[in-house]
Amino acid sequence: MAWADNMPRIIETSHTRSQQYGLRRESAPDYSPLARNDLSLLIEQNRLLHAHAVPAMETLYQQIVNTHNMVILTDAQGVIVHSLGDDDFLEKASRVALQPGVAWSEQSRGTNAIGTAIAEGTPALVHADQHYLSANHFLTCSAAPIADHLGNVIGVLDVSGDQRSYHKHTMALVRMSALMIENQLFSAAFEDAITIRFHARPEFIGTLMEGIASFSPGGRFLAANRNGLFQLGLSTAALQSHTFSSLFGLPVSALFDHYRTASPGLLNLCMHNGVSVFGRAQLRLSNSVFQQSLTSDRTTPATAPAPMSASQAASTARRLSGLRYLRTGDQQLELVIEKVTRVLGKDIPIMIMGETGTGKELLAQAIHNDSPRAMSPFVAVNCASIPETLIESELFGYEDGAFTGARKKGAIGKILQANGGTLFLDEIGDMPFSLQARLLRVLQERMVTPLGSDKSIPVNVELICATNHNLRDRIAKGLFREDLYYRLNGLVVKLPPLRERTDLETVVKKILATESNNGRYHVSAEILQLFRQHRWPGNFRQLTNLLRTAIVMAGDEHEICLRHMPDDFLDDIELAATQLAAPDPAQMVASGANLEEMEQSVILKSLEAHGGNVSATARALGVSRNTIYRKVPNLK
Ligand SMILES: Nc1ncnc2c1ncn2[C@@H]1O[C@H](COP(=O)(O)OP(=O)(O)OP(=O)(O)O)[C@@H](O)[C@H]1O
Repeated sequence: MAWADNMPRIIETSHTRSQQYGLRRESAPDYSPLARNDLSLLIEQNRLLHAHAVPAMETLYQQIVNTHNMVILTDAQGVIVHSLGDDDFLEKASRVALQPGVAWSEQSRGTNAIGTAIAEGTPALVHADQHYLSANHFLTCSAAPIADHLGNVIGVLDVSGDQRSYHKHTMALVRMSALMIENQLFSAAFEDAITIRFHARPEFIGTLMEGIASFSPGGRFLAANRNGLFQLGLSTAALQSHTFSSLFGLPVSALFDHYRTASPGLLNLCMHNGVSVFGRAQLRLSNSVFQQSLTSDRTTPATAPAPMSASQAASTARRLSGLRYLRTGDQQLELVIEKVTRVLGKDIPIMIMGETGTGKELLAQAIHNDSPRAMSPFVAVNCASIPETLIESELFGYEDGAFTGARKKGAIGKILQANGGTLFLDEIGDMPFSLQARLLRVLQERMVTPLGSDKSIPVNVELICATNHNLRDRIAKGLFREDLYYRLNGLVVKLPPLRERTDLETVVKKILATESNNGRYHVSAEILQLFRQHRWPGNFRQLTNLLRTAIVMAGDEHEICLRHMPDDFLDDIELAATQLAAPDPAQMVASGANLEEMEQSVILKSLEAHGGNVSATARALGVSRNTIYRKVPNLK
């Protein structure tokens, strides 16, 4: 039976169109390709499509190799941009027909898979005598359009071969490959957005079947891929008035909360049409985009989710951002960023040193966010805050009934939770000595054995550690294993304390902008001067908290000045001023100072040593707090 005897509707309508274009079935087609310059221009105009399609074309070709077929990519008008494969099935004269620069629109070739897929906006299989021109009856062609995130056809993927090589699975392979290209183009278009991948069946997330939808940081709908539109049951145009919350029944802040937990699982979502789906979100937002959302998205209509509180938004912005968020002009920090950037994705453990609050965890998260593992979990464990008795099960997990009190079903430890991603061990210097050998074994063998189990599970984690101890001192005191130390310190970087940073003014501006939800506040010159002189023992944590309070105090005033500062900060400043004025006791003896003055000087020195803490100073000097206040009256 000739295929043309049983023509599907789209072939029939295409034949009618071909007639209307004035084409004659027996005419000899002109296959002359574009001139070299025009072809270069065509490739340049379709650069993005070309870049994302070529790897998928190569994979597709691997599956049909030796079947006398060619894989072809065209632009939106059906002009071939790239082709690869076996052209040995073609007559010499026809060989040029499937080369870059040749047009395969219906207007020029009549019914053919590429042209018909474009005309109909759907995949098209055109076999043998279904081609309008007799000259093309030797071909069998399966083509699928490739659409951009707005649903516009931007190209066609096609497999063409000798009609005797027809295989019923070819069309499915072409459709899947086109979908793969569309998904890649989609991901590239929405790098700085909230992107959610969803499907009613959890095992389909991460496959070609998943729906993908992107939202602005404030939750406004941006776009969805083909499967996303299908699952949501709405067109791109209809989705324009939607938000994350109107489509998935959750405010966008709940999404951020979910990913704030150390090891978030899949999201359970209920779509606007009542269908339950599982989802995984990617929250890669540059700070600038995030800032924009804080201002512009608040103007979205009633369906928009409730805006996050300023501090919630600020902490989310920091958490989700990469290394560029940390760049504020300090030279020491630039060097740190330069070094860690070099080892990204290289499986080199990173050790971050620095005083408390200098941003060690933030740096670790930023390293992870910029690494090839960004889509996988970032799991942080603070070795100092977990009781020694629990840290082993917390890290390694345990089997059912491994010990009394264990949850019935056992638990997966943090190391396995981080599998495929990054494990951040904060305060590694406080890891109990007995566990250090176990950790070392995991790192060397890349296997974890949960408590109470005899099975080892392979694990692949990128390791980042942080400490504010001098680990060499701890090794010397027998508190830290030297072998573990050498295993951990692939790249050692030190975060500068705030008092050494040269970008304090920018840092203050940045914190004010993120903490206040807008750029309204600034600090007075006097405050900035005080900030520059302050020691900042709590570093960023202290400065952030201080500015957060000052913003509340300033209210409608835009300039933050002395009267908006919390009392403890003012006390610290006063104390520092008194200390500056306090002479050295040895000099005092030489200069004939009296006992009272010398006492006062000793107390001030001790206060300085104890960070201004009066109780600790009193304890150290063996006197009561009252005595301290009595002897240094201007402390009150
Ligand atoms: N560069 C920065 N810009 C703005 N805020 C920052 C910056 N670095 C750190 N912070 C903020 O300071 C606080 C402390 O940061 P982080 O927890 O990363 O410090 P850390 O060195 O790990 O502290 P610790 O040693 O106490 O665990 C956090 O609220 C963080 O968001």
